[in-house]
Amino acid sequence: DRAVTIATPARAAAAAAAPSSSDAPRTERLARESHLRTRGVTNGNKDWGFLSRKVSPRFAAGKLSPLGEGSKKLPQALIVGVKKGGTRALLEFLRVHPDIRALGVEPHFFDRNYGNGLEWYRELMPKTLEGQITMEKTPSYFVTREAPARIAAMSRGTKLIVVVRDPVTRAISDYTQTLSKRPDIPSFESLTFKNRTTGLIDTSWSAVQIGIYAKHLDNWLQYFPMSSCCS
Ligand SMILES: Nc1ncnc2c1ncn2[C@@H]1O[C@H](COP(=O)(O)OS(=O)(=O)O)[C@@H](OP(=O)(O)O)[C@H]1O
Repeated sequence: DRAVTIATPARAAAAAAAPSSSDAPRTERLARESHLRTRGVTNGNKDWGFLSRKVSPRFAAGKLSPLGEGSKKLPQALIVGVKKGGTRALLEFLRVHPDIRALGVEPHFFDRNYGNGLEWYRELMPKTLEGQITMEKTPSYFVTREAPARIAAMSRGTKLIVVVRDPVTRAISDYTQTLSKRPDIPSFESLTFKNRTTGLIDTSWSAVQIGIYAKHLDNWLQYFPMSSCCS
């Protein structure tokens, strides 16, 4: 019952963009109508039904419990990457679903804050009612060597979602973000190429490194094997 889902931003956007003629508030309308068509896993893994089923009767009947009820739980599903892959958009689309509660910020628990312990991590989470799913997204997990083992130690049943994007446009997006904070960095071209004439790429540059998806996935597959994955 473990799984990695690989999504694309365009597919996730399509899932949440169902048009409506209803007068209901936008969030409720989206939740009712979109059914979040994000593709779940194959292999008959029924646990992923939350990504494709219709909204719960509790919500449809307008009986969603007020915020503040329930208890804080460790996440059962994580968007682990990739940086600049459209992870924020996917999380926002998913959290429209009434059975999903998500942390708004990136907690960076499995990379930077692991020393704080699981209880610290749990305390960050929103409260959930029975049947609701707790999620968070931190794209840097995907390239953090220790992250798969740490997540598996929390629960081998954790659902993992990876949003991938063309590695070249991903690198440009990554570079653009850095450039906006540090306008004095070298040009994209000079960072990308070791030798512009031969076209030799500098694969040690982080913006390129992150895009070598297969290399990072190998590490995840040590702990969350392909037999439980989907694409
Ligand atoms: N639906 C959809 N389809 C395609 N692309 C999308 C979508 N939603 C967001 N985006 C683009 O994703 C980029 C931001 O990705 P992230 O949210 O993962 O960024 S971050 O890692 O959290 O900083 C950012 O890319 P750039 O605009 O190229 O920088 C967003 O425009």
